[in-house]
Amino acid sequence: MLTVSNLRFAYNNHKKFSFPSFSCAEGDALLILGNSGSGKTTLLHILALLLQPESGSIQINKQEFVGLTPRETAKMRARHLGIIYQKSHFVSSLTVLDNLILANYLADKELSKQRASQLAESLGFHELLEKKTTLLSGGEQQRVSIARALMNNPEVILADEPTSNLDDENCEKVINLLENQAKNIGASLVIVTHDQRLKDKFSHKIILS
Ligand SMILES: Nc1ncnc2c1ncn2[C@@H]1O[C@H](COP(=O)(O)OP(=O)(O)OP(=O)(O)O)[C@@H](O)[C@H]1O
Repeated sequence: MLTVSNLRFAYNNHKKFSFPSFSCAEGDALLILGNSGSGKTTLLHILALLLQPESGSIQINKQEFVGLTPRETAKMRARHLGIIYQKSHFVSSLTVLDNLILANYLADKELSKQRASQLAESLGFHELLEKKTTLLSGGEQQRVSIARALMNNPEVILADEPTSNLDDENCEKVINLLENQAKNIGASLVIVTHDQRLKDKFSHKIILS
């Protein structure tokens, strides 16, 4: 269970945010909507422990994630969060398989080729495992990003605008993939977006203003 309360953040004296409190249960999905500039990416970066809030709390299964040291923060991020960025970031000198296994390494977990292979199978890119990531199409990169986010069976999956560059058919596919995979591992799925197509697909949502 992800529980977020009273988060406040400021880039400077003129740009301050006070975010609504919310929670998201295991296997549940939450949509965070809002106009451009409303602070969606800022909130996602706070949840991803990339920005430190001035105050407030982020708890996963009652464990507090705000106020840790940088070292603890990096470890917690790698172990408990799966992050799907809007633009994929891979180590270009490594194969798809090694990029997936790297997620295990960064979380100090046992390296599991088997988990990588199983995810590649269920996300439909098994034939790409030995390829370099630079050779992948945008859609393929996105599926590999989803797989990488799932490698450590995280409690929380954070996705930043996962459908903004996709046509309707692929939008539907990616959302179904994300929802099914999150349910399979019992993760809370948080999607930040301004994609109005997703509005009616999710009952649990918050709107930033
Ligand atoms: N590093 C920064 N320093 C100062 N202001 C910033 C910084 N990053 C973002 N902002 C401002 O904070 C506000 C929220 O930005 P953010 O990127 O979180 O919005 P968003 O809702 O994700 O927008 P979009 O949908 O356009 O991506 C914007 O007004 C932006 O200009």
